[in-house]
Order: sequence, then structure tokens, then C-alpha cells
Amino acid sequence: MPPVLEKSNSNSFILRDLDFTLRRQFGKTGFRPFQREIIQAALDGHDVFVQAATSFGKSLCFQLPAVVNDGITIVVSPLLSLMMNQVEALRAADIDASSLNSNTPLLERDRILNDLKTGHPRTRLLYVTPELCATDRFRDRLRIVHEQRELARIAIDEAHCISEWGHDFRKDFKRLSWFRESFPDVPIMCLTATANSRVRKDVLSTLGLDANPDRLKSFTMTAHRPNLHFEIRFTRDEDDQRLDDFLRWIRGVYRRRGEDPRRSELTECGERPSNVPGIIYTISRDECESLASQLRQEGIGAQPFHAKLTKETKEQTLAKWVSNEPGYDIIVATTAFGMGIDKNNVRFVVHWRLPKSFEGYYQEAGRAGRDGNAAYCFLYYSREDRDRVSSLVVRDRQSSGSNFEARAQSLQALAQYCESINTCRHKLICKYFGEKDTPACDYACDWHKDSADLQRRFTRGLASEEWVSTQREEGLLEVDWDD
Ligand SMILES: Nc1ncnc2c1ncn2[C@@H]1O[C@H](COP(=O)(O)OP(=O)(O)OP(=O)(O)O)[C@@H](O)[C@H]1O
Repeated sequence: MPPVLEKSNSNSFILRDLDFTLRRQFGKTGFRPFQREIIQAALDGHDVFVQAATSFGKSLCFQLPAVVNDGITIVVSPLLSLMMNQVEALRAADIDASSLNSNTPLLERDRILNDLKTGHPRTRLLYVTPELCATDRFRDRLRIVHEQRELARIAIDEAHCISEWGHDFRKDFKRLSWFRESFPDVPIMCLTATANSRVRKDVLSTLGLDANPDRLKSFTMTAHRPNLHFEIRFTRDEDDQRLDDFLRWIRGVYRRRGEDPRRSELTECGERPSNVPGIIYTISRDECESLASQLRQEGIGAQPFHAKLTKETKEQTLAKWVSNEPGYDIIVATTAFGMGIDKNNVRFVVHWRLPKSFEGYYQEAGRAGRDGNAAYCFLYYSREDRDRVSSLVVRDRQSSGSNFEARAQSLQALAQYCESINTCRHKLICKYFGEKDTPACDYACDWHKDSADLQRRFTRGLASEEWVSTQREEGLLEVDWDD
């Protein structure tokens, strides 16, 4: 019997309670579709699997039950930046949340571990890394909390990292099976934006959630983001026009915003014409630095963001970008800047080169348009890049040895998506994630906008396969990229 199911006397009371908590603690006026059902299933003591599009509002699905229930919710998350953002937001809402990871200062670490040791922790949500969950000290503390029936729920964010068939597989995520083995009565919730059916099955069986199907409630929703406009821009080494093309595009956007009546509207709400927040994803640190600097030389407010920058620089860049400061309109990033970025008015995401996986591409594109307004996602695709990225995936196999087959398949699917010129991009994306229904696309992809132009650009833009294979054989596509 789960320890946390002290339900209110009537269902209607619970419903009112949820609305009240949503307004009072989270400052939101209403639930988005399915959030209430997911939260209710969690409060009823079910294991819950949530797959929903980027920006759906998955975090609320474990945060709100954590506030309503007694006891502590452990949130396993792969990214420190994601944890910090969420903990800050919860604390601002007066909710007792903390994070424990390799960066936690000693005093804070002791405070949290002592809090757990009491068996009746004050902390409502504790964010931890999967690595920490494998440590004896942490496990001992959780046993104490569990004995006191205060371990309310385990929430596993970005749960696709559990599966070797997922693009972001992390070995320590597999060891999270420990939770069900050690605390069989404690409900588990896992959440992801990007899983196909194979990844889903793998996640459920690794965590032991498939052993009792009646206990599990799955919410698998569409990956569709109708407000995102998808386009592929074709290019080739011999005539690489990416920078000019991008400058033409962004200057066009600035110009339109700088003309009346738009200009007056923007001035009225205190916005600059060039405040069009965006992200450009590159694949290497060097390119990230050099592209940001080239854009700055052209008068565009662009800043680099990658793993080798100091913590202070990264924090400062992020804070200035989030608050729309001049000079910080565009972040040029490696994949170090991905999951968990929750700025709601990102108007474009550009992939400068082909990403390494379909899931990674869609996660990153999903940073755009989180306010529900139209946003633009385009990707510069060349066959030479396709081969370069393939060689990176092979190199990763040699260094890490894990899930090569899944990675290779995902990259191949992404290259096929880019080379597809006869179908709606939204349809291709949903199909990749195993959906059967065709999503509505209101001229929100290059095929729907102008299929003849797409075919023309495809034919003119790409290098021939023969040329690319000659280059490959001569070793001219080898790369030394370091992300
Ligand atoms: N019911 C709601 N009403 C208004 N805003 C909401 C609601 N639920 C969530 N949000 C907001 O939506 C944004 C996205 O939520 P969240 O970060 O949880 O998304 P997510 O589903 O985890 O997306 P991703 O997978 O892309 O990280 C946040 O700014 C959050 O505050």
C-alpha cells in the first residue's frame, strides 16, 4: 500500500484542492490539457508514464503532487542547469526544494543529508542526478525516509536517458531500477518528450513498471508542435552560403520589425526591432566561438555558449539572454545548451549543421515558441555534413561503446527527413515517434508552403552522392570536432 494516498474525503474536494494549489503556489490560472488527469493519476498512487511534446508543462505533473502530498518527492534529472532552474523557480514560489549533485557546496549537502536523516524531511522536492542515486550514503538516507513512510514519489525526468535505444543513454539511469527493487510501494513517474515505442518499452521494463500493468497509467501524447515552422536549407561545401543566407534572413526580420506600424507597436511595449531571441546550434566549440564572433562583426547581438566556458560566463550569458538585453539576442550553442531551457519567447532555432540524432534535433528545435506563438526552425543540411556527423557517431562508438546501433539509426532517419521533399515535415516527425494520425499543418513547413520551391532548392543545393563519396574516399571529410 503506497504510503502517500491519504486522499481527501471526496473527489470534488481533491479537484478544488488542485485548482487552488495551481493558482496559489504555481501562479497559473488553469491546467493545460491532460495535466489534471496526469496529476490525478499520480495522486491516486499509480505509476505514471508521461510522453508529451516539448513545452507541454511536464514538470508541473510531479511538482504539484509533491506540494499536495505529504512526504518528499525525489526528482532524478540528468542536467545540472535544468535542476538549478527548477529549484530556483520553486523556491520563488515558496516551495521547499533543493538539489543535490556534484556541485552542491559542502554545507548545503550536509544540510540536505541531515534533513533526510530525520526521516521526516522538510524538503518537498529534492532534485538529484542518477549518479548520486547510486551512492550508499544517499541510499541509506532514503531508506530512513521510507521507513517513516515519507517517501512520496520518485519522478524521473528525461526518462529516455534510461534506454540504450534512446539518443541520450546514460549508464547511471539504468541503475535507477534500484528504486522499485528497494521501495516496491513507492510510486514512480517518468517523463519524456522524445521516445519511440522501443524506448518506451525499454524504460518501463528497466524500471520494473511493466510488472504490474494495472498500477501503471500511461499518457502518450502527440509530439506535434503546430506553432513551429520547419524548413530545411540545402547547402554544400563547394558553395557554402550559410552565413550570407542567415544574415539575409535575420536582417529581413529586423527590417520588417523596424518599419511602421510594427516599429511603433514595438516601441510602445519597450521592445527593440532586433530583440528577436534565437538559438543557433553548432556542433563544435570552435565553430560556436567563431560564428558568434562573425555575427557580432556584422552587428548582430550573438554570444557563444559551450561546455568549456566558465560557470560565471555561462550564467551571465544565460541571464542576459533571458532578460532580452541588447547584445544578447542570439545564443550560438553546442548541445551543452539544450534540455531544460525554458525561455518562452524564443522565435527561432537554427541548426547550423546536422545534429547527431533525430531526438536531439527535435528536443533542440523544441526550445522555440514555448509561448505558443509562431516560431521558425531551420536546419542547414549538406551531404558532406551528414558524412562528417556519421564519422563522429562511429568515433563515439569507439570511445563509449554503447548503443551505436540506435544512434546510427537515428542519424540515418534524420538525414532521410532532411532529404525528404514530398511530405509534410510535421507528419514525418510524428511518424518517427510512432504516431499514426496525420497532424494538421497550417503552412508550417517548407513542403506545405511551396513544394515546387522545395524540390528546386533540393536539386540545386546539394552535392551529388558521387562527389561526396569521392571526397570521403580521399579523406577530405574527416573532422576534428570537439563538442
Ligand atoms: N498550466 C499551465 N499554465 C501556464 N503555464 C504553464 C502551465 N503548465 C506549465 N506551464 C509553463 O510551461 C512552460 C514549460 O513547462 P515545462 O518546462 O514543464 O515543459 P516540459 O514539458 O518539461 O518541456 P521540455 O520537455 O521542453 O523541457 C513553463 O514555463 C511552465 O511554467
